[in-house]
Amino acid sequence: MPISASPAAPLVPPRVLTVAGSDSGGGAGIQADLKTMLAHGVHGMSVITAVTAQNSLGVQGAWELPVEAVRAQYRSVVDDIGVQAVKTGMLASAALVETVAALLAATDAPVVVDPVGVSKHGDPLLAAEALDSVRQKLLPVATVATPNLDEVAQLTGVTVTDESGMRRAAGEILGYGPRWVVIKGGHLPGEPVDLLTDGTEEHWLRAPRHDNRHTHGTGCTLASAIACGLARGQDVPTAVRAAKEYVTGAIAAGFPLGAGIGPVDHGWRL
Ligand SMILES: Nc1ncnc2c1ncn2[C@@H]1O[C@H](COP(=O)(O)OP(=O)(O)OP(=O)(O)O)[C@@H](O)[C@H]1O
Ligand SMILES: Cc1ncc(COP(=O)(O)O)c(N)n1
Repeated sequence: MPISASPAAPLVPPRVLTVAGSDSGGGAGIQADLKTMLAHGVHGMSVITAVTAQNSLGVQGAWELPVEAVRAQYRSVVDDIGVQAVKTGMLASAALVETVAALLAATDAPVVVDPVGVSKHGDPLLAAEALDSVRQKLLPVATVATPNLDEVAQLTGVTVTDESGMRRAAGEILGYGPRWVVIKGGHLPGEPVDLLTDGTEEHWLRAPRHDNRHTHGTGCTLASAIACGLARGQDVPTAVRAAKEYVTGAIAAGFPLGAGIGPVDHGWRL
């Protein structure tokens, strides 16, 4: 017999899944995603697609996992625990892009696709022959796609040098089927401006540029933070604005590690 009333049911945080590569240096990929999720008070989960040997100087090695290992991780998480949002990052190969896209086509959860192509140091993280699978299979299942300007060029052939180019690139990416796109203008000179649009609404997100070279993992961090907002039920513009504020603060607090580009500080608000 209980001697006191049963305690209130424990609060269960929203659950967010990242499908991405591991960065042994802890600055980008799965590690950045899970840290971002912790900082947003959600329960982070992972499907690892590839393992990289990586540090502040670059990527020294990369090994993709078999398709069955990726599918099995996804099923384990989704069939038991469930997800309120998914973020994808490094998918390495056409086979993995197509496997992940097929799994995500069957989910009701919002999906943030960061179409990772190369690392900050220029190391390839996606096979060139996978680009068509990203265009035809992955972008169509995205609630929000978040390409940087190099990824825009790879996917659309558009070279962006100014804000009108960002608008043109957004139209091209939306043509592949994501509901929203964030064109990240962090690589343009001047204030880092991102364009969020669904083809009807247009939101220009501006922030001060932090002259900090320790920016490893910015793209992963932005996309994961968007997924966290969506998992909490925010609409896309609200989630993207909040994510932009979070990544801006994380860049301002980025710190030196190793001899090269250090990570942003995911815990800057904690
Ligand atoms: N120096 C900076 N100061 C402030 N914000 C920045 C800076 N550099 C990039 N950003 C912002 O960080 C976010 C990520 O943009 P970025 O263009 O760096 O993505 P990315 O290239 O995909 O990142 P990564 O190189 O990690 O893959 C965007 O919101 C962008 O505007
Ligand atoms: C596993 C993995 N995923 C993504 C990135 C991109 O991040 P960055 O462009 O900051 O190197 C990375 N370097 N490694």
